Amino acid sequence: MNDALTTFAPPRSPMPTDTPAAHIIAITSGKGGVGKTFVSANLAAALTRRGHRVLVLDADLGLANLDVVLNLHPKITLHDVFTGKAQLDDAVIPAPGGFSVILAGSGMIEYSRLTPEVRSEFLNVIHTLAPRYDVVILDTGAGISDVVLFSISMAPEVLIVATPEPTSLTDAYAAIKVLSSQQKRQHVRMVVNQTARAGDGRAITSQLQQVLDRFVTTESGKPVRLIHMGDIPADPSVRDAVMRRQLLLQQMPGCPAALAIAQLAGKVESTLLTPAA
Ligand SMILES: Nc1ncnc2c1ncn2[C@@H]1O[C@H](COP(=O)(O)OP(=O)(O)OP(=O)(O)O)[C@@H](O)[C@H]1O
Repeated sequence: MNDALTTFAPPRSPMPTDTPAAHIIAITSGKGGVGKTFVSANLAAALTRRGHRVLVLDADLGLANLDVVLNLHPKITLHDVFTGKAQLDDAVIPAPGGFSVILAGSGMIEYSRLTPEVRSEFLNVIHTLAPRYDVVILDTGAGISDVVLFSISMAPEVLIVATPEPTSLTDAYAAIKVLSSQQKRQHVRMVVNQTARAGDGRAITSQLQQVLDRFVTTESGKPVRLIHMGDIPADPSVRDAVMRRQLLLQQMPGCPAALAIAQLAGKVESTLLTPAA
């Protein structure tokens, strides 16, 4: 097994492996409800359109809702795999955007704490599936609980979703601080969702960077680096798509938020999926 997957600290990026590993990206947030699942599902669809093999795993183990957003009714979830009731391959199902998903259960108190069993089952799932895809997106829960931090730790790259609201930014700061101190992250990628004006997200990322520069240093003594990956405007079409349980990229491909997601996919492709010359 890949050593990087056996420890709590994240592997260095790119992930060291003896097989052609997927680029594993954890999509997370400090505060809940900021758009992680919306970004995960639509980014997966946009990367699929660009020709990548994509898997999205609902890593919000106790409060999953990727199935709701994608209008899927899974017979088998990660819970069934973890408890030995189903085979891993049977839990991987096609999603509307042409990518694959593994869904998790909802309302499961047992996943509010990280047990050694969950930890080892989770690692096993990622280690088995990662080599089969170009990209694996982990749609994590919000916050800094053990389970959330553990699911993030399996990904060489972390994409934090935040909105411009002060509460969201305060919680994003807290999450980045923990990722820097506990997982020794040197950089974290950021998407600002629900922006009001063009350029707001970049300005917000740079303000947050200034606060991090003052108060958070990495093990190497350098400040943790925030990499701005894009802005997604507040757009009423997002809510419409969620209410209809459809992917925004399929329902309204020309709306501002869908165009921003397509741009984000281009940036993910050029920065994370294209080997350096
Ligand atoms: N760009 C946007 N414009 C308008 N509304 C948005 C946008 N992004 C997200 N939303 C709204 O925010 C809601 C919450 O999004 P989502 O479920 O993806 O958040 P989440 O971070 O995954 O939540 P949780 O922390 O509960 O898992 C969506 O249902 C949608 O109505």
